[in-house]
Amino acid sequence: MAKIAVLGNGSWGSVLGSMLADNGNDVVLYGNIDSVNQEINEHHTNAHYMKNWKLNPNVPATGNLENALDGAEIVLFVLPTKAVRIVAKKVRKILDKTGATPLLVTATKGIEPGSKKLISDILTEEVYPNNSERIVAISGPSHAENVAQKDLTAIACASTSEENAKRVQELFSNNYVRFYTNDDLVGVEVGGAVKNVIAIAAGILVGKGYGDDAKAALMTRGLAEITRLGVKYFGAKPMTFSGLSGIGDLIVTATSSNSRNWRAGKQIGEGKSLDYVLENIGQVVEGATTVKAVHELAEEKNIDMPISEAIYRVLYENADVDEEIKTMMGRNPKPEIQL
Ligand SMILES: NC(=O)C1=CN([C@@H]2O[C@H](COP(=O)(O)OP(=O)(O)OC[C@H]3O[C@@H](n4cnc5c(N)ncnc54)[C@H](OP(=O)(O)O)[C@@H]3O)[C@@H](O)[C@H]2O)C=CC1
Ligand SMILES: O=C(CO)COP(=O)(O)O
Repeated sequence: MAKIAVLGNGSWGSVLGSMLADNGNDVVLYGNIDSVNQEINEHHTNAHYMKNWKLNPNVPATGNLENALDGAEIVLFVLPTKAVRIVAKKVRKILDKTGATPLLVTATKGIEPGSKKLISDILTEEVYPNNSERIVAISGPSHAENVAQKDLTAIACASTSEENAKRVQELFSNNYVRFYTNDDLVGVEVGGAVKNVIAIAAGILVGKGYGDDAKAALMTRGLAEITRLGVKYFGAKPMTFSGLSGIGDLIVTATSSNSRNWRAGKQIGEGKSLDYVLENIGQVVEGATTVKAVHELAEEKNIDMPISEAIYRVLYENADVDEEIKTMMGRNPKPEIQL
């Protein structure tokens, strides 16, 4: 058992925090919206993010980061990518005062545009320079809505330190969520981040009325380009993409209406604007941000990522979906397996 600070009280932070308390840990949730913290403390609900669900009543919520970190052995980041660096800087300042060295776990799935950094790189840079062993990433096919209902779920926990991955595996596993350790930290993170872009594409196809063949083709070719980016730029192991954070997470996110990325794509396929869709969903749609980083990387490093590039053009350059599909299907013929 451990004292765990969960940073981010949206859907996944609330559900993970509640699950960790169910597991017998001493959990506190940190969030930046006072009304959400108050609702959690008074009613054990978080209605905007998780409808018809109650948290474990032993999970308090606070807007005070210093209080949340007090005595924490594990700090779990479940923030949107755009907030991770901001909050990590604050965490570092607090740890400088207390001298504590908690394990940092990230459940955030994204790549930061501009820096093109993975979340573990941001945490290493901001909190533990030169010591990425203190970072563990958890990633796999897991929707907050399913875990809240205690549906059966499997997730990878990855670290360059086997000992730290095992510590997280031991604390986080229970009889409905099974964690598997993995030593390919960057591979696990790339899979979790870039599948969100492919999930937007999968939603667009449904919004446009395409069927199962199109979905299967997209997911398979999507995985090929995720693997290419992971292996060529981040130095990931190819096998990782056959695992929970690769094909596993791609399957759930590209086929489930629980996925915000898939739902965003579907609405775009139906002709809605990106601004309307993001406003309407009211929760983080990570693929819409990560695609910017993927576009920068594909261009700068000359990595062939036709689906992600098409999604970038549709979201940010007003490209027409039908034209993009036509162009993609008309590209030069090529072999299936190509790094
Ligand atoms: N939901 C899920 O099923 C899963 C989500 N994830 C990943 O977890 C991460 C979080 O997702 P999720 O919980 O779903 O997101 P939500 O949109 O449900 O919640 C995110 C929360 O973080 C808050 N936030 C934003 N900026 C800050 C900040 N600077 N400090 C503190 N809190 C902040 C948001 O507030 P505000 O609304 O004001 O911005 C919101 O309350 C994402 O990377 C996602 O990909 C991974 C697996 C499953
Ligand atoms: O990562 C997820 C499931 O594993 C959550 O996906 P969405 O962010 O698309 O809802």
